[in-house]
Amino acid sequence: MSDIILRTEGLTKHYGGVHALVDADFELRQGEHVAIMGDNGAGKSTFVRQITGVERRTSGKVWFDGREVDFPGPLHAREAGIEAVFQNLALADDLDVPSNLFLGREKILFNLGPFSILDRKAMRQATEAALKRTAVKIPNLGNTIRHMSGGQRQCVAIARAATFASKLIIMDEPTAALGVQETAQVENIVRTLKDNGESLILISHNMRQVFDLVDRIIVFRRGRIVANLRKEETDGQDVVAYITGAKSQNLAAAAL
Ligand SMILES: Nc1ncnc2c1ncn2[C@@H]1O[C@H](COP(=O)(O)OP(=O)(O)OP(=O)(O)O)[C@@H](O)[C@H]1O
Repeated sequence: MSDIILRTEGLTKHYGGVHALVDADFELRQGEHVAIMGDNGAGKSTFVRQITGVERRTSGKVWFDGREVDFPGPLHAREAGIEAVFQNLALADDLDVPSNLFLGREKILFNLGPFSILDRKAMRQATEAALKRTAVKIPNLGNTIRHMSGGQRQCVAIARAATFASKLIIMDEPTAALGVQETAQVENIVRTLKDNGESLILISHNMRQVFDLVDRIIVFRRGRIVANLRKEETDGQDVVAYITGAKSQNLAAAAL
């Protein structure tokens, strides 16, 4: 059986005349952590949007968990086991942590006609278990998201992704807006995900973070994958050379 969880072949996205993503061949192994790097506008987020069903691709093929997929929307990708943590977090400000973790997937105690009574105790217990598993520390689960710091919000979003994504987590610059301590907390969660065998794609501009956390680095430039580098075979200077275009690989596929 193949241990490739995600594969793209010739993945391409045009916005009118803008060729945002061109012919991306990519593979991710089960349990592997891969970083996607590249300058602003290089096509990183576009790539992720085609995989997560946020947009429909122009051409190319995607396989996920052993079958060819073309998700019509983000919900379909989530149902298949892909969870994405984007910068603009989809959290509900006025709800507490368990309610956010189970947003759209609430545990129901019983239904009264059009009304449902939520099983708050079960949701709280499941939340505590999820946070423990992902090493997320949140002092008061009853606090509404509105009263939390940026770092705590990010942790809730990641814990939610890790709770429900059985197969692949994608993070798009998860620490871009965070302070030093909060960044360290998010990075610890990512390490725990690795220990738990979760597959991860991390978009990041932070070289230190990337070298700390991932196994492999993919570099995008002007919509194309220009490098596929195993961490131990490269360094920051080398990666920057690919990002700026000073260097390029002759890639048949950004494979393993
Ligand atoms: N909806 C859209 N309509 C038109 N052009 C778009 C659209 N979304 C992205 N683009 C263009 O596609 C290219 C790739 O953008 P993308 O957001 O994927 O880059 P990125 O590598 O994620 O950059 P950043 O690091 O700044 O987030 C850019 O030239 C961008 O302007």
